[in-house]
Amino acid sequence: MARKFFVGGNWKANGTLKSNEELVKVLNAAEVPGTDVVEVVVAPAAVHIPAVQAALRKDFSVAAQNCWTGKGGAFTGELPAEMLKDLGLPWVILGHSERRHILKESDEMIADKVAYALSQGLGVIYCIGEKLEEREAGNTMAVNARQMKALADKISDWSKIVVAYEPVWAIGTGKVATPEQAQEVHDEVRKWLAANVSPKAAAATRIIYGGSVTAANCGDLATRPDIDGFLVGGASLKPEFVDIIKAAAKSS
Ligand SMILES: O=C(CO)COP(=O)(O)O
Repeated sequence: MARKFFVGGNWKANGTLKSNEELVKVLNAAEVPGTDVVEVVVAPAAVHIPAVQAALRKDFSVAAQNCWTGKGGAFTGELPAEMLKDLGLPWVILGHSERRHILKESDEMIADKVAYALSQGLGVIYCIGEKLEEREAGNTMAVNARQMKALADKISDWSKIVVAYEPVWAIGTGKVATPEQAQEVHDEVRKWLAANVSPKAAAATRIIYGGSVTAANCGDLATRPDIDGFLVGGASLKPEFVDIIKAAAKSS
């Protein structure tokens, strides 16, 4: 089954109104493959979402970087999915390693967030990934499977999920997974989906790679059969993000 290439730019807690305006100008002027070939999503900081939404070309979409576990109310500082829906956002990133490890979000809390976001009609970029010590201890797939299971325990419809495999040791470190390392985990995650959700979900779910993706290393990664796109941090703040979008043309 053909899976449309997906390229996300996670801007994290970066940017100003001015720098975002400059970046959006670059994106708007870029010649990239059409929406039949690649889906492009950028995730600015929450306060910048409306400005980016207004300025960004309409064939790219905007995502949030987080949302709350349930309905809004007395939850100071939180961002309920209804508000994202109200802005017309199609996507939210959940389970990012910075939220798992710095903000100490548990597997269960993240799964609750995903389930609620789906109930509000949002699509979810669900991030998983092992830490260096977990990889070195031979627990790579055990950790990724545990994070997949936490979600599978709470949702049944995977049609609006994109799984982002982001090994923690590769995020912001300049240490990208080799195409072989990434392909191996993507293949195992797909097999996990086939065995634990359904062969249909396994064939249709996009599994994208994140962690020190650049214009220089994305081409080879994109040729691997189970790598369906990228979630890009640092390089998504630079004009080279355009070259990463163009890697869609190399996807097999
Ligand atoms: O965390 C990431 C995307 O969500 C990856 O970040 P870097 O591309 O900066 O390593």
